[in-house]
Amino acid sequence: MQLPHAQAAVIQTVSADEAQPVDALARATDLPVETVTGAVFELEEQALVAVTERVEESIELTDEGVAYADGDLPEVTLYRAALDAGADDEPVSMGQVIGSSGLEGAQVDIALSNYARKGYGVIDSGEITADLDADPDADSEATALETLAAGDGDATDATDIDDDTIEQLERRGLLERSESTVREATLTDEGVTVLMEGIEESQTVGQVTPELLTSGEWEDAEFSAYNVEADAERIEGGKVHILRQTANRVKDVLVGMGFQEMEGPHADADFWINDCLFMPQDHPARTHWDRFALENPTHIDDLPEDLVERVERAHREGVGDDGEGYHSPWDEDFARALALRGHTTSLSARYLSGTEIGELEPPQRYFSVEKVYRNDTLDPTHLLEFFQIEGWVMADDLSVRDLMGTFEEFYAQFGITDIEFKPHYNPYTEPSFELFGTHPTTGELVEIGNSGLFREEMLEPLGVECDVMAWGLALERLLMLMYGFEDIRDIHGTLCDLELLRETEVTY
Ligand SMILES: N[C@@H](Cc1ccccc1)C(=O)O
Repeated sequence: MQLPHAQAAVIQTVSADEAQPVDALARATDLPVETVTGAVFELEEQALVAVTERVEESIELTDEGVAYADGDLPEVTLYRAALDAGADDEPVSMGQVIGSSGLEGAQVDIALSNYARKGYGVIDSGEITADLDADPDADSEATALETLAAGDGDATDATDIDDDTIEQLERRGLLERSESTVREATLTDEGVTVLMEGIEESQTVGQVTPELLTSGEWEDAEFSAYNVEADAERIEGGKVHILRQTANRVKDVLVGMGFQEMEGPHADADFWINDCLFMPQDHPARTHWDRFALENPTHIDDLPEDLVERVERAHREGVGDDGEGYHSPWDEDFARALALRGHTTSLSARYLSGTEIGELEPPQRYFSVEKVYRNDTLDPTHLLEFFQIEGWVMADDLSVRDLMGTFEEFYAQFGITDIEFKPHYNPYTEPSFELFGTHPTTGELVEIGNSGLFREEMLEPLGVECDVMAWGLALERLLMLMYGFEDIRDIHGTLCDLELLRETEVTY
């Protein structure tokens, strides 16, 4: 019988008595696994081999896991140092024990967060105790690491280890579990017969090569059929980050709703970030605690003089016959100070003032999807920088219904149809609303934005005579609702979850 090269090699290697996995056949025939998989399937189709499949779980230690298997877990190192320092007798200063333990950097945090959990002792008010009854030699995580390090990465290595320990080690990033499909082939009776009758290699070609093309041999060559089910090497190619993908999608949606895009500086004068928004200069959000000030240069040079005057007057005296100002100091130098913008409402102020693209006549719709910077404390829902979806609509008569309707239309494009509104306060909008959405897995309400109708005190100095409704929505929070992750750091920064980023399905 004539068979192409790979099939001929496989049929001559495969055994009738013992099922052999594809990768063993690949080694024995010196062919790539993908090629052997393809050949095995083709032989199966001709009933010359039988193929069975099973899912195999494998457990592999990470580099950190290997390091602890060779040495000690950080909490064990800490426990030994605490014993040496006499912490079994009375509490000893943490600084002293950490110093003598030799633990450094992230290891210290790891040791501390596992120490009490595993009953090695107590850490309280900067002091540490060691429990004499604790036994590092019986530490189930340490023993599991040793067992796994000694094995060959097969899940059967883990049969004696309890599930909780495996899960804990996985959570600590010390091991990785994965599943793969193992295919095994056996020669059938028919295969044996064919083999006995003799195999000849036919000249089918699996892949077009430059040589085949230049020599013209491709014209007469017989090509083997594609097998789309063959196992292939997994390629983790680069792709657009889901945050960027969603930002682009948001832009498309807003353009589709008739909006135009605003552009402007990331570092801007407080004048545009705050003063134009009728934010009093003594507002708590304007202290150095909340803003990232620029050191060089510290101040902006040019501001439109007449606008500065009108904004100052609104702050001091208010707007309209019965308007009230803040009766607090207003200083132009303070307004000229440069900082990273804490919101992109600075862009809205620039555009509404007429200084960017000239005076605007209603109706107008503008947006931006840009970074903003805040000196917040990092936690699962807060980052120091995030993307804000800024937007505003200028028209002669606007109401809260228009605002809510716009959000409902916008979020519906992302499959979010249950947004809720809560009355809120901003110095520059009246009325104001916060927006909430429901997290798809935890069911918790997540704040997703802030909005309102700009006040007279903001619009009059800017020279706007009609209504303007506006908002700032958090792009990262929209992503949380769309993809269901719970910690914003899963998609950003050094702790990000690469698996999530690789595997998140793109829905558009
Ligand atoms: N600047 C607000 C968002 C907002 C913009 C415009 C109007 C109302 C609210 C924020 O950052 O939270």
